[in-house]
Amino acid sequence: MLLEVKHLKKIFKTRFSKEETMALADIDFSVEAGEYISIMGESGSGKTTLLNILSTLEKPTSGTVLLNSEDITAIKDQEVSIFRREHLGFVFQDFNLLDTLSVRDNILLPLVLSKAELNLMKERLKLMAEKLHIQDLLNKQAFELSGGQKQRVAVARALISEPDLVLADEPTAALDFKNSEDLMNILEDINLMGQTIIMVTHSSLVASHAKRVLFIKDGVLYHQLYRGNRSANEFSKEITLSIAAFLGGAREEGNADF
Ligand SMILES: Nc1ncnc2c1ncn2[C@@H]1O[C@H](COP(=O)(O)OP(=O)(O)OP(=O)(O)O)[C@@H](O)[C@H]1O
Repeated sequence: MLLEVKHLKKIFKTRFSKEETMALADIDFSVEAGEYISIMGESGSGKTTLLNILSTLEKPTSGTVLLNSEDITAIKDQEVSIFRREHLGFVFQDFNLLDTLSVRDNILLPLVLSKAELNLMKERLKLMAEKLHIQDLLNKQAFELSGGQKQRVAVARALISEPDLVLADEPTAALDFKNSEDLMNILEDINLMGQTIIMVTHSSLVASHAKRVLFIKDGVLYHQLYRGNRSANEFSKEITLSIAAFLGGAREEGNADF
């Protein structure tokens, strides 16, 4: 098993008051290598907190997260950024590119920080540029790109270190419909090539490109759906129905998003 999340709990305490927020109550799930998982849930249900713990950005109050059998919640603070660089890839909703660097340097950044060999960098860059159809953009500055182009560059940067797991937080939130669809097709292709992906999204259309959808509410996983052999379009209908049923049947038609 690539990832095992066991009895994860996160309580936020405010420093100056006694108020506590239970962001995650008891989360359990496992992910096999090669899976593509969407996490859906209403605002405030705990999605970002879960993703932050998987990202080693946040420590849980209790529970464990095993990545390849290593408990990543126990990694020492001074080792956590190296761990992240070597094992995880990140895609954010606002791309997080460095505007003053070229596309090439943005993509290579994780390898530069790991002091990788020049030949390896060249080889991987070529591969990523081909995979994401951005060969013609490599010499541009990041600020010169459109949103869709920026996100493809961000995906190349996330993949260049060949991470065990890619974590994506609302990767289509800043994109229009066409660019969202393009990005979803790219992520689906990348998953088919073997990359494990966990993505948080509000949109059933976006979620439908994954192989499995986990639904979170009040800090627990209450439901999951498998795509099986269905097209993304067919799967999105079932996701929509699940959300509508859960919301009390208030939204019967259309793209019921959280
Ligand atoms: N740093 C923090 N300090 C205190 N409470 C927090 C903190 N971060 C999150 N919370 C609380 O934990 C709960 C879960 O928040 P979280 O951001 O994980 O939800 P979410 O599902 O990602 O929401 P959204 O879809 O709006 O981003 C919320 O009640 C939130 O207010």
